[in-house]
Order: sequence, then structure tokens, then C-alpha cells
Amino acid sequence: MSRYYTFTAKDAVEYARQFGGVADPHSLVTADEIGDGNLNLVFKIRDTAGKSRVIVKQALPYVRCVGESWPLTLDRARIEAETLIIHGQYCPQHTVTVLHHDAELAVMVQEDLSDHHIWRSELVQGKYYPQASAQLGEYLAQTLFHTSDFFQNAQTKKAEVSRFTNPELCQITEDLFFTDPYVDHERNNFDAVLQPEVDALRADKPLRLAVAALKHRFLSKAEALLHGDIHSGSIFVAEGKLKAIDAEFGYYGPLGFDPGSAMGNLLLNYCGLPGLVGVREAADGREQRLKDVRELWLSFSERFLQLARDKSQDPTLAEPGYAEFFLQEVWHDAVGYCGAELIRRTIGLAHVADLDTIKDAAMRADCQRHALSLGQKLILTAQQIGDVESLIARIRQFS
Ligand SMILES: Nc1ncnc2c1ncn2[C@@H]1O[C@H](COP(=O)(O)OP(=O)(O)O)[C@@H](O)[C@H]1O
Ligand SMILES: CSC[C@H]1O[C@H](OP(=O)(O)O)[C@H](O)[C@@H]1O
Repeated sequence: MSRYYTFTAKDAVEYARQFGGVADPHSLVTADEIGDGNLNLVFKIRDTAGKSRVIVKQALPYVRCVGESWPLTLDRARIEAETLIIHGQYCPQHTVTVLHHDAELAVMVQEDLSDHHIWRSELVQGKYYPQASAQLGEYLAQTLFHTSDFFQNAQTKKAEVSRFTNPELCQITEDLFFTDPYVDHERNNFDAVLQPEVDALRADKPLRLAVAALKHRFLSKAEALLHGDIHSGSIFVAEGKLKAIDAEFGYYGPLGFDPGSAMGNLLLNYCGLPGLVGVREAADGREQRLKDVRELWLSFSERFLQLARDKSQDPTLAEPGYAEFFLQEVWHDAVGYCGAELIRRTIGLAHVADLDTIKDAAMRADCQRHALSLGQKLILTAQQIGDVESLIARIRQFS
């Protein structure tokens, strides 16, 4: 018999008193359920002064944003906690701290990041965090290098691939990223005014082939323990600080998927800015987003290469020049996944505030068209774009 039950606010307070690691547990008195994601319950546990002290996150046995008609494994809570714990070993400064977790209750107690802000909300409001993209690159390099075959023992890694098999959450990505947008599916979500562009995407044979190759690699390339859903809504920022949260899509997948998803979300903001802040005012923000994309990739790739030089354990993969060769493949994958994120966040089930909160309908549709055509071109030309400078040149050219 499972011990699982869905927490009320009172249960969450009681749990935080037991496992929140606070010196004065009885000062914890109230909980607000503040979850705004698609999947889970998130409680902020407050003390007698009303100050938020600790976070209790619990998985529901279904997809929250859809309801009980879409059941979903509770094992995602274990995967999330264990992924964050491993990522925290390699990059503690940029990973939310897991204080406690219980797989059967599908619950995790986390450090409270209420003094940070969700990066997407800041980007939507035009607030710039100059160090965030380099810090995100550092997080991706540390976590992906140390869980890859460059660093892990081959036997250990195979066991880890099995521990992090995450079939139900992977299937969500397989469907929402690579299948639904390219077919007529009830989960898709877009305004009828975009139908001509959507029809054109679906009729584009070379695009469909390139998306098939991206999905195939997502299905079969167990290169590193990915975060699996690293978008600007799963990143907290504060001045000079950045922390990743929400790793329930973690699994061993193609290493380019994480940097690609992250770049895709920066470019969703790039596409949305004229609608969010005005056409003329968008120029500076757009330059910052391109700078963010450059810094993200350069900090990721430079740190990854340094780690490969200093810490590679496998004697064959340590061959001089191999890490550079491998990273070139990762780059091409990342550009493709970046394009797929632009498309699925515009016409698929799960949207982003960078486009959806644009008030003027005609402007919103223009920004969405831009995201679709940029996504399409990036997927189609991913193998020809050699480096981040060429990517930025293409993005300017496609504007
Ligand atoms: N450690 C934390 N500290 C403060 N707020 C948090 C924390 N984790 C999550 N939140 C809040 O809860 C929201 C939903 O959390 P998230 O992990 O993204 O849930 P989901 O898995 O449902 O997407 C976040 O957008 C954020 O506002
Ligand atoms: C049915 S889950 C849809 C979507 O939600 C996840 O994002 P979030 O972090 O906002 O909960 C993930 O990106 C999934 O593709």
C-alpha cells in the first residue's frame, strides 16, 4: 500500500516542520500553494512573521494544467530530487538545494529562493541580469560534463542511465516538442490567424526530416544527465546569482538538448520583445538577448573544454582534439533543439509569457510568426551554422 496522499496546506506545514531543517520548527505556521507551473503543487511555508522560509513541492498523480484526465507518474518527483542532488554535487552555486525528499510521498523540501525572481518574468519586464547567461553556461557545463562518458566510469554510467530512465516525462517531450506541432493534434494551441504558417510548416518536407532526426537523437543518445526542461521559467535569478529548479524531466539524453532549450527561450524573448516593450524600445533588449545567447554558449563550451582537458577519465575520449570534435556535434544539435523549442512554445500545448502576454493581437501574431519562421530556419540550417557568431548573424538576417 502506498503512503501517498495529496498534501493540504496544513500537511505541508507539518512536513516542513519535520524536514525543513529550520532551527525553530514551530515557528513555521502557514503555507500558501503558489505553483504556477504545468505539473505540481508548490507550497511556500511561512513563519509567524509571515516570512517564507522553506519550499515543499509535491507531484500530483496527474498533469496539473490539464487535470485528472491526464494521469502522470509520481516517480517524476524522485527523478527531480535525484537529478537536482547530482547537479548540486557538481554545481552547487547554480542548483537549488534539496533539503529532503520522499519518493513514495512524491515530495521534496527545497531551499526557499523567494529572494530571487523567475528569469522569464524579469525578461518579460525588460529587466537585464548581465551575469545570468554566463552562469547558466557554467551550470550546463559542470552538470553535463560530470555526468557524461568523459568523466563517469562506463559501468557506473550505465547504471545511472537506468536509474534515470524517465519514460513518461520523456514521452511528453517527445510528443510536445517533436510530434504535435507538425500534425493536427487536439493538444496544440494557436490562434486561427496562424493557420497558414502552421500549414506551411507541416508541408515542409526537409523540415519534417530534420525534426525526425532531432527526435531520433532525443530518443536514443544517452550522453549526459540532462536537466531536461531548462527554460527561463525554471531558472531563478538575483543580482549576480542564478539557480536552476524543476528538473523532473531529467534523463540521460543528447547533451545539446539543454543548451538548445536554454537558447530557444532567450530567442522566444527576442521574438516577443517588440510586442512586450514596443518596436523602437525593443532594439536594446534584443541586442542583450543576442549577447546572452553568445555568452551562454561561450561560457558553456569553454568550461566544458577546460573540464575535458583537466578531468577526462576515459583514456580514449581524452585524445587531444576529441572534445572539440564532440562539442561541434553538440553545437549543431543545440541549434536544432533551439529551433524546435521556438516552434513548440508558439503553437504546441505549453506556451510562454514572452509571447502570450503581448496584449495587441496583431502584434502578438507578428511576434509568433517571427518565432515560427526563426525556429523553422534554425532547424533547417542547423548543420550549416558553424559557430555562435554565425548563429547570431543568421538570427539578424532572419529578423
Ligand atoms: N525553491 C523555490 N523557492 C521559491 N519559489 C519556488 C521554488 N521552487 C518553485 N517555486 C515557485 O513555484 C513555481 C512553480 O515551480 P516549478 O518547480 O516550476 O513547478 P512545476 O514543476 O509545476 O513546473 C515557480 O515558478 C516559482 O514561482
Ligand atoms: C504537460 S507538461 C507541458 C510542459 O510543461 C513543462 O514546463 P513547466 O516547467 O512550465 O512545467 C514542460 O516544458 C512540458 O513540456
